[in-house]
Amino acid sequence: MGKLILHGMKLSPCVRRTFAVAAAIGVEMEYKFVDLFKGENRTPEFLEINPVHTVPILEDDGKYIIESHAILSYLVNRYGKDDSLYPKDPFQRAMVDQRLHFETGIFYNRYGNLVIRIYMDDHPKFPQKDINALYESYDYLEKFLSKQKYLAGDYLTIADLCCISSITPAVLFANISEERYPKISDWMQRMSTLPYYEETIGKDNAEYLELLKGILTQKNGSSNIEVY
Ligand SMILES: N[C@@H](CCC(=O)N[C@@H](CS)C(=O)NCC(=O)O)C(=O)O
Repeated sequence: MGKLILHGMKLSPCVRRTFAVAAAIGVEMEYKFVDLFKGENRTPEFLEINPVHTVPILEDDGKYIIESHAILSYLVNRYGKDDSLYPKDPFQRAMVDQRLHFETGIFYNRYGNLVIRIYMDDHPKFPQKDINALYESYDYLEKFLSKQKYLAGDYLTIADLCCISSITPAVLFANISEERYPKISDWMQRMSTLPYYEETIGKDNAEYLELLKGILTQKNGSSNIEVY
């Protein structure tokens, strides 16, 4: 096995999920820090590897894989001791793939529409309709979990490790209460007991939330989410 290098910033939810999956399959990845705030993802060298200028990028023996969802499935396909996190059975795999596409196409989009305002706007305020859209995506997740323990069935898969990384910061905009979302709450609680959770997801998510609140305080004088 060659050296695996993960290029990224652990403050990014998409980066955190790659470390969670690597830990789940017991694979070491070297962390090569890319400072997005300094534009290190826009250098000619970086753009040569990833024209879309996003992190994470996985480097494996001189080959590069961009897009976290592709990285998660690659890690399990290439280095997993078994296929439990990304089943080879076509139906089970389709279940996992659906959740991964849900995360990238629906959930992360809705969360991203909100979080981008913190970075880009002089006085970030958040449209009620965008907050509602995030709640609606929680409704979908609650439904996914209504008859099974994990997002793609009764076993943990990369879909869970993917989604937990973006749901944990999304709570800044839309709270997940036990009353309204009992299944998501229970799932999040179980995810937080994974032995590698704190190191790969929890710790950096807490730091990320503090960073976002700090920017809000700097720009708005308060870390409250102002809705219009
Ligand atoms: N769908 C992509 C999204 C990656 C993404 O948006 N990464 C953000 C950080 S969370 C980024 O690199 N943003 C910098 C940019 O777009 O210039 C993935 O899952 O890898």
